[in-house]
Amino acid sequence: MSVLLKRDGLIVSCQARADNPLHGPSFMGAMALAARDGGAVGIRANGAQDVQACKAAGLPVIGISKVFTDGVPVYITPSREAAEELAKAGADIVALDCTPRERRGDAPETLVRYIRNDLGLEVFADISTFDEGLAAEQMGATYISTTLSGYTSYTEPKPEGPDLALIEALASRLSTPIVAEGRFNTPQLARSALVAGAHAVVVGTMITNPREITRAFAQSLAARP
Ligand SMILES: CC(=O)N[C@H](C=O)[C@@H](O)[C@H](O)[C@H](O)COP(=O)(O)O
Repeated sequence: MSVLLKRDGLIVSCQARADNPLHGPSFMGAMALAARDGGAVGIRANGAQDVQACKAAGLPVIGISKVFTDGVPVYITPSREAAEELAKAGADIVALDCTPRERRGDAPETLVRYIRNDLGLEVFADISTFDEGLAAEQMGATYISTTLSGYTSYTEPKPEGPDLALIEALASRLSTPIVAEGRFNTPQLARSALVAGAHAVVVGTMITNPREITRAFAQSLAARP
């Protein structure tokens, strides 16, 4: 089956929250251009404005819509309305939380069907465990991504490194392309995701968040005995 995200490709997540000095579509659009020039094959972006800005790079864009609600754990594209806005902004692929956790919005199977059949877009399922990946395949997701490993109550505490064991388990037993995402903080780790069977790798913080990259350097210097 042919899919938009190229095999062995790097996808760069261009996201900056409201408290980040780089927040906003002009900065995220520029990040997408830089990622394209560096060799990325896709972009992940949050919210309609950033999705629209990132489209200028001419790469497939995975759109997400983070909707935070007090006391509700699910925040990545929780409803049909959120998915529809991303489609209108030009997203080629819509990512959503595919965990069975409590949500305000639509059930993941409803959303997967809606994105594929009504919006006519590819579906990127963010999951945290093997069973969630299996369920996402049965729902008809186009890609299954390890985005939420370490970020659900039952996979916490978040380990230092990425979840290569989950990628290997999913890739060896499912037929849906598996995307590696979450804490791929070096080129070597990204490559090890492909060796574990990933179709492609998403990198965010270590490419597009200078504040966190600076923090890592500053903390390392401050730790000198
Ligand atoms: C858990 C969650 O909400 N992850 C988010 C999903 O869109 C982003 O904040 C991450 O930056 C992205 O997954 C890439 O991961 P990393 O920044 O570790 O390369």
